[in-house]
Amino acid sequence: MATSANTRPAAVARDLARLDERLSAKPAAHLKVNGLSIGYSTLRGRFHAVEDVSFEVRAGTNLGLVGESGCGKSTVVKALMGLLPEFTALSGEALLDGENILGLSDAALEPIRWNRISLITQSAMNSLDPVYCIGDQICEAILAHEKVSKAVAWARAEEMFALVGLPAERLYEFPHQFSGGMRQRAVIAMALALNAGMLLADEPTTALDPIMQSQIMSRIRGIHEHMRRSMILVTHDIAVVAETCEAVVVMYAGKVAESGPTADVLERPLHPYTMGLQNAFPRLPVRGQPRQPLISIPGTVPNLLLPPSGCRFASRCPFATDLCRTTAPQVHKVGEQSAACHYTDQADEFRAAAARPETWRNMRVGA
Ligand SMILES: Nc1ncnc2c1ncn2[C@@H]1O[C@H](COP(=O)(O)OP(=O)(O)OP(=O)(O)O)[C@@H](O)[C@H]1O
Repeated sequence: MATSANTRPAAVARDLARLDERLSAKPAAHLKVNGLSIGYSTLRGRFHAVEDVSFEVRAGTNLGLVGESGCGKSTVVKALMGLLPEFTALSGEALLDGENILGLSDAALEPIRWNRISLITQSAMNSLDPVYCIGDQICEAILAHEKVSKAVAWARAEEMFALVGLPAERLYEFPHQFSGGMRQRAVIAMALALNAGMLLADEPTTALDPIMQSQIMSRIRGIHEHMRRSMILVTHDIAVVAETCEAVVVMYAGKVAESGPTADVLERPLHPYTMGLQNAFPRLPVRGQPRQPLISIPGTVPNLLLPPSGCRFASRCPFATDLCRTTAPQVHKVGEQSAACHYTDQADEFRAAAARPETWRNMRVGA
């Protein structure tokens, strides 16, 4: 039967307290990604799913990675965890507390995964093994990194279950016995078990219904505030980033379109893609102001096997010129914000125009 704080043998309680103390003394991690490029090999040739991506996650802060499906967000996360398929071309560096973790072998990553950097995946079912009970899976991760008894690891797993709102008895169950929301909470418990300094949350709520989504997100936020870890949160949802992240990186077709402090990027976007993304998300109505219509960005992300020679967003951008169609933009810095657009100096006018549905409706995609 499950033990509880009251029924735990004294030796287990003592060793658990020592483990907890050791783990909570771990500092939050700092991550600096420089010039990350990732090329998948496919039957139709190699293509760059991620190109020259750079960003920094300051210790104890959250960074949101946003963009449409297929923009390369999960590929970045997989590269950081060393989970890319064989024969994937990789360049650049990812400095975790100053140490480059990009392209390390599984053996070299063993002391790092779960312990210094851990992952909450999109689909909990993929990260849980169907043939082991969930408690054993969490214990295995703990025992791989900490010299403690199985009883202490199990007690730590119970603590993590309590943190995500699951009863300790359910540690004995198998993944198929859990609902989708419970499985996702179990994966969060596992990702937190070693108090890794860097947490990667790859669309942690995508597979859940809207009520469960908001419950899980507020739980992640609560736990995160309590533990003060660093986090990269991958999501399509700008509203979640606004509530959760100090900084944001907007990706489009494998490249960084815009980045900077979340408040600045969302209040004064510099890149037309960010302006379009904002329009596509429902905002809470403000009393006395007209309800904002939802406007989708026409067209689709370009085929990266044959990327356009100019700006990758040009074919969907209502403000694109010949320069955009022929020449890839440099990154321009405005205060703490950066955007890869030729016309950051016209961002004020673009923002006003981008808020009008007809701007997007009347454009000819690919023109
Ligand atoms: N193993 C793979 N082999 C070949 N191409 C891949 C592989 N994994 C992803 N891709 C492709 O790489 C591109 C980026 O995919 P990725 O999953 O990183 O995007 P994403 O922004 O995370 O999308 P989503 O939000 O849907 O998860 C896509 O075109 C995708 O089809």
